[in-house]
Amino acid sequence: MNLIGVNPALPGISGSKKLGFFSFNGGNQPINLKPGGVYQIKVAMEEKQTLKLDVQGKVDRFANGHAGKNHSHLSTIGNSTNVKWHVCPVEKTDRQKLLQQRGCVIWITGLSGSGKSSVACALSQMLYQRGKLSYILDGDNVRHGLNRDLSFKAEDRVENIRRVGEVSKLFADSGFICIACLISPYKRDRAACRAMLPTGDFIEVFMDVPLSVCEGRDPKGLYKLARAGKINGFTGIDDPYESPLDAEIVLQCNTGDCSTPRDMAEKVVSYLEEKGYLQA
Ligand SMILES: Nc1ncnc2c1ncn2[C@@H]1O[C@H](COP(=O)(O)OS(=O)(=O)O)[C@@H](OP(=O)(O)O)[C@H]1O
Ligand SMILES: Nc1ncnc2c1ncn2[C@@H]1O[C@H](COP(=O)(O)OP(=O)(O)O)[C@@H](O)[C@H]1O
Repeated sequence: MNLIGVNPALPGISGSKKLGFFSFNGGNQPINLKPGGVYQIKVAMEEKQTLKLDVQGKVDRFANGHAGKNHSHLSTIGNSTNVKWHVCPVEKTDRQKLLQQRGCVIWITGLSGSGKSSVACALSQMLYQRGKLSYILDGDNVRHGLNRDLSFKAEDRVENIRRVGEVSKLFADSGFICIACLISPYKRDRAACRAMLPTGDFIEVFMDVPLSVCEGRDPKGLYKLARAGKINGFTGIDDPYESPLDAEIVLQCNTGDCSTPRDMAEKVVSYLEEKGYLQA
């Protein structure tokens, strides 16, 4: 049975309400849902979902649109036991339609001083001017709050990237264009963040700027301190940076004479446009 335009109170039935009548199409004939029934319903914003009622007429599960998530059973996820995914009928596609864009993650990686924050900022400005919502997760800034407990030793960098990857995933799911700019020096961690997102939605941008150029800029004086042995484990000096080989976008600057952050951001905007991220 196809119910078109099920009443807006639909979210209210998920969880507890017993079998009842659901008016649809703005007050047309009510439909009697039967215990044990499985119904194709159209919820807000034309999203189709499957509504299954248990034998008592309680909502057993909603399906569709949440591939890989188990809606009906308790699960163990990491150290969290007995957790259950809670589904809300307003989904990513609905938010994307509101925003007229597609949620994704622009992951900008590169050495300290390579221009990550500058490109992130220029990109965010350009998107804003086009009426597109983005949000920047800058490594430096996130370490002022969420990740203030983390240092720069290898295992903390891994956790830093994992957390930012997870937060980026939430932003993308919200429909935002999330711009994450972190050194993210290890390939494996970047690959893990990529794997958190649907294919295509993780767009890696490599700031391909040699150490000599970054060190020449040294806006915070950190390379100088690292060379003087006053900072240990500084990326590029005595800590590794693993360049990506498969980044979607490479922004190169081999000499001190680079194109501007704005020109670089323009390339990212073109990519987003070409791949359809700037429309719903
Ligand atoms: N040891 C060491 N190595 C590298 N960077 C250091 C270090 N100590 C402090 N900083 C400052 O921290 C900024 C990098 O933070 P991230 O969170 O992006 O780093 S990482 O992704 O966890 O490697 C980085 O900022 P950016 O210059 O914007 O990259 C540095 O200013
Ligand atoms: N394309 C560029 N050309 C020249 N200088 C740049 C460029 N991008 C950034 N810079 C300068 O390099 C320094 C580091 O830039 P920043 O964006 O903070 O890099 P990161 O976030 O990778 O550390 C800053 O002083 C910035 O003004």
